[in-house]
Amino acid sequence: MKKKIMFTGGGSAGHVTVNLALIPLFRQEGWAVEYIGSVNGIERELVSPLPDVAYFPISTGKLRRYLDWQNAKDPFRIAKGVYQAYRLIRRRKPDIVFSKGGFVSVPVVIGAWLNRVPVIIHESDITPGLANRIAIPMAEAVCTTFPEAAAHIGKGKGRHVGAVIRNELKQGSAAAGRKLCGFTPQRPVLLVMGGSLGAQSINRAVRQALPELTEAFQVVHLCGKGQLDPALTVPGYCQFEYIRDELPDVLAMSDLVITRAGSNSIFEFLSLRKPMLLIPLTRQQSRGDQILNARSFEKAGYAEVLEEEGLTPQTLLERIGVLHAHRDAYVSAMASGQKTDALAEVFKLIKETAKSR
Ligand SMILES: CC(=O)N[C@H]1[C@@H](OP(=O)(O)OP(=O)(O)OC[C@H]2O[C@@H](n3ccc(=O)[nH]c3=O)[C@H](O)[C@@H]2O)O[C@H](CO)[C@@H](O)[C@@H]1O
Repeated sequence: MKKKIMFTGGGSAGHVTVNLALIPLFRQEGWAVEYIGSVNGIERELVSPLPDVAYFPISTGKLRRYLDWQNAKDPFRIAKGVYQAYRLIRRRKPDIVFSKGGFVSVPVVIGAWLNRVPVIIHESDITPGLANRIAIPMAEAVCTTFPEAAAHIGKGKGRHVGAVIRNELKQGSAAAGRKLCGFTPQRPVLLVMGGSLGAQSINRAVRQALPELTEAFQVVHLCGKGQLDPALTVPGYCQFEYIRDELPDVLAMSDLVITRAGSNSIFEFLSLRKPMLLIPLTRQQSRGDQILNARSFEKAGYAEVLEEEGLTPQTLLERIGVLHAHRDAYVSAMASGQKTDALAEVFKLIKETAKSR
């Protein structure tokens, strides 16, 4: 009988991206691949187009850390999600569940645990998010990107594997990227990526600094859904809401990056040796995980950090100037840096865990 894996994870692209890297490997080895996600989340948009991956939507509630009237309905939504996930897993009988976190994953992990299906979790940040904190006691193992994360996992379940990067990101063509944006090979390219959900404050500062930025760089800006500024038609400036298939080419042509400090993005930039100016989400916007990610990369010499509170067009230009002037030093720190090739290791661990059950 065909082996079967069920993936879960969602809410933001960062909670889907590791799954997208692993899915083709399981398909190639003839496994049946299924996905449990939310009804409307980005995971459905990213996973549904994949051939031969059945998508099962379940009810979810957001696990909020702040007071909101929606809180009142969420326990019922989550309870419904647990019931749906439990029944789905009982009926679909996967050999293993792989969870990348995000709030949709909690009912799925509970459903797997109730059905005695083994669960492997992946945690991209230094400190686990709320969903993974709830799920960890029910998991067999927790793969971590950062070595520092093991201390937050406990009970010997943590496995530091490094970052899981999808293979196609390494196969871009700089010439194709330049063609897409109408850029020339003569001038350096600055990529601005405000996290999968965009970043209004970064978009504003970059656009205000554009006259100076475009003197030194060609700028490609991934600004997030609904954030395009169609009136802004500056030579050497190219904007997209979000790209998927073109991302490898855009990465290949880019020399420097301005970005939030979401773990998946920054490890992708590290693996491709792109020096970064990191503008992490604040403690209020996220849970402080991006500040920890950013400081760790700054310490390792991969990045400059500019905190949101200090972000102005002027500070942005100053830091980009520093990054540009010392680009070679950042690139060589990255060359001797952290593990970014965990894909094969995680693939192997999942297969072994499924086999030994
Ligand atoms: C607001 C929030 O909670 N953010 C969290 C979320 O970030 P977020 O969802 O922003 O995630 P990441 O930066 O980790 O990953 C974004 C992913 O989207 C891809 N991408 C992005 C733009 C684009 O145009 N095309 C594209 O494909 C990137 O290549 C990357 O693989 O998950 C991360 C990993 O747990 C956390 O570190 C972040 O704190």
